[in-house]
Amino acid sequence: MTDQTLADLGWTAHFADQLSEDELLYCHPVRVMAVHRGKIAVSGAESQGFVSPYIAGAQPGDDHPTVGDWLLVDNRTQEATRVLRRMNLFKRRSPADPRKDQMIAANVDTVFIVASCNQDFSIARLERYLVLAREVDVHPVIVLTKADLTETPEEFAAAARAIEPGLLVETVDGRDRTDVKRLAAWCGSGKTVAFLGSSGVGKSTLVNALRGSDSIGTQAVRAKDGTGRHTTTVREMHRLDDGGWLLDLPGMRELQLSEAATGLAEVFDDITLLAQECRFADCSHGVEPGCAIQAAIAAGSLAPDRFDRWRKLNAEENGAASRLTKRRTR
Ligand SMILES: Nc1nc2c(ncn2[C@@H]2O[C@H](COP(=O)(O)OP(=O)(O)OP(=O)(O)O)[C@@H](O)[C@H]2O)c(=O)[nH]1
Ligand SMILES: [Zn+2]
Repeated sequence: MTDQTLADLGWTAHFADQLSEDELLYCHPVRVMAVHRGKIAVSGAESQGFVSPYIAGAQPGDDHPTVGDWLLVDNRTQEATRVLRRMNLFKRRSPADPRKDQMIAANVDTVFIVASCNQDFSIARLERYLVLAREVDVHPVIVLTKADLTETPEEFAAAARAIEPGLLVETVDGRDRTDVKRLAAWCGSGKTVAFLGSSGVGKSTLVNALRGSDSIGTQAVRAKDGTGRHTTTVREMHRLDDGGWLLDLPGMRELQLSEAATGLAEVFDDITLLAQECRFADCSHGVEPGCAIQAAIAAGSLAPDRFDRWRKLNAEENGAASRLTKRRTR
């Protein structure tokens, strides 16, 4: 087989550049297609099968594999030797132990942030998801579904585009496969995508339009499983019709803005910049003299509702951060 197969799986220079000369000789890269209890399904250029999630010699702080990861596997022992440095990682607070993070998915090229063109449409909600995307450092594309239910889908699109300069926004009828083809550019060979969005906005509908009846990767892996039944899969990659890969983000719906300060500063960079101009470094942007934010609102260059939304998200982020500090010092 050729390098093309690795490229199909999402292999890029970002990963290739991490291999030492020894590793080039004695190891081969594989991508984590699914994480099962006690074993990991992987695909590589010449292989498809399972490896153990336990990496010999790994230190407590080391990365352990999650779905979407690239692993190096020793050609002789067929055991994973390390996790390659990720492009990005979706994680959340573990529901079982809030002091721990739970890894959800790694190495996502594009996250589709889905909202619908109806009364559920909310700029505040889009901003929350955008903050998360910026924090994780994954490229966001806004997908506005149910365009068929409104006379004015362009008004929804314009409102979304106004959040950030250059933000990509597509409007679709998610049930129409030709319409959904507008997302094909992000779903081609070697590309990995994920979806974020509230319940009922049409994520499953979009996913079904982008996927064939079953995932090729999963079928191959299951065939090797030998048991003939579907094993309980925690997380897996699904093949898209256009050649790319879909990663589920279960548990990301109830998104918490913990430690998302970077993402917040990026999505609201206009406010971040203004705050640096305030006379007092600890300005609360209320009634203090010399507040650049209040001045911008008075001058009409900053919308007061945008400021309100930033303030709410900021309070949430600070609250989460201080709860975490308390927990750590206890
Ligand atoms: N008219 C119209 N209906 C849509 C569109 N997209 C989804 N729907 C309908 O909206 C409902 C919810 O769609 P889902 O795809 O289940 O939404 P979801 O985001 O996956 O919801 P959860 O599974 O709860 O997270 C279904 O009845 C869909 O048929 C669309 O573009 N136009
Ligand atoms: Zn201020």
